Amino acid sequence: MMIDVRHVHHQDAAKGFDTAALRRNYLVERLFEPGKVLLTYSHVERFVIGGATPASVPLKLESDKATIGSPNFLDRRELGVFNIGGAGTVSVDGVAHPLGHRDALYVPMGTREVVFASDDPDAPARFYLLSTPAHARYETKVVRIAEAKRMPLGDTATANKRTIYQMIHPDVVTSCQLVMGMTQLDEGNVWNTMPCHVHDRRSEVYLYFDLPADARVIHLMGEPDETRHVVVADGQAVISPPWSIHSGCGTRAYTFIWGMGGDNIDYTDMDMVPMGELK
Ligand SMILES: O=C[C@H](O)[C@@H](O)CC(=O)C(=O)O
Ligand SMILES: [Zn+2]
Repeated sequence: MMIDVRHVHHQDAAKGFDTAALRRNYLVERLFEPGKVLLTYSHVERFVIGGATPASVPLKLESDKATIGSPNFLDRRELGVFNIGGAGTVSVDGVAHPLGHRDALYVPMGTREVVFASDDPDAPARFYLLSTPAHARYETKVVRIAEAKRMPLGDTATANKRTIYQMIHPDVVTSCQLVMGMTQLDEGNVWNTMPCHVHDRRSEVYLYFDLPADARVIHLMGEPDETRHVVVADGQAVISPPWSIHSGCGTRAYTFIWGMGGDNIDYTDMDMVPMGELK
């Protein structure tokens, strides 16, 4: 299996990146292709960012000698799985977990086999994967979107009315360092995470979806006083290094999955950026 590898840059180096270099280093363009598991290994937080789109044949999560090194992918890692497509099943060491649209699954360290399947190849499941290194084995747990911890946020006056669903979160699931959830914008609202923030102690990945083919999200990254933008289409992810803001404005409403790893699992531990400091 081929894994696309991304390296780490100092913010002063990233400052000089043109559009192509920003995209090559921070945008994960290919995640969901029928019949494939596509993985990107980032040296930021040692995230593995992936998509599994099983068609008629189930797909197995394979390890990789050069990056993961262990015989099984999850020997020293934990994994979050979010289904953003049709109904499907994730089998964890032979135990099948059916996941509907927007349901999530936490898969612990020490799992030997993960297999992805779609109920209907004509309406395939699209499993978004985010994995971080782990030190302990906790319980496998399904988190249905209906069971998520909901946080309404924002306002139509500022075009950022949205609902945050905390799913792989200390109040819902025990994990080592992975914290994940979903944010859905209300119709007519376009801004996420503005006012924006940084958290040097954690890195983050955003996966944007629920966007029609002709819609885009203008994702903002960079240090608060040195911002850059990356234009993102449906089913693409952006890596946010520890020094970067992560915010976005869509050409219409959308949904995204945020996922973090790092030094703490405190969702509320953010350093808010005063508007006057943004450049
Ligand atoms: O550190 C937390 C993350 O950046 C996101 O959860 C923010 C977010 O979903 C939002 O404001 O819409
Ligand atoms: Zn954040």
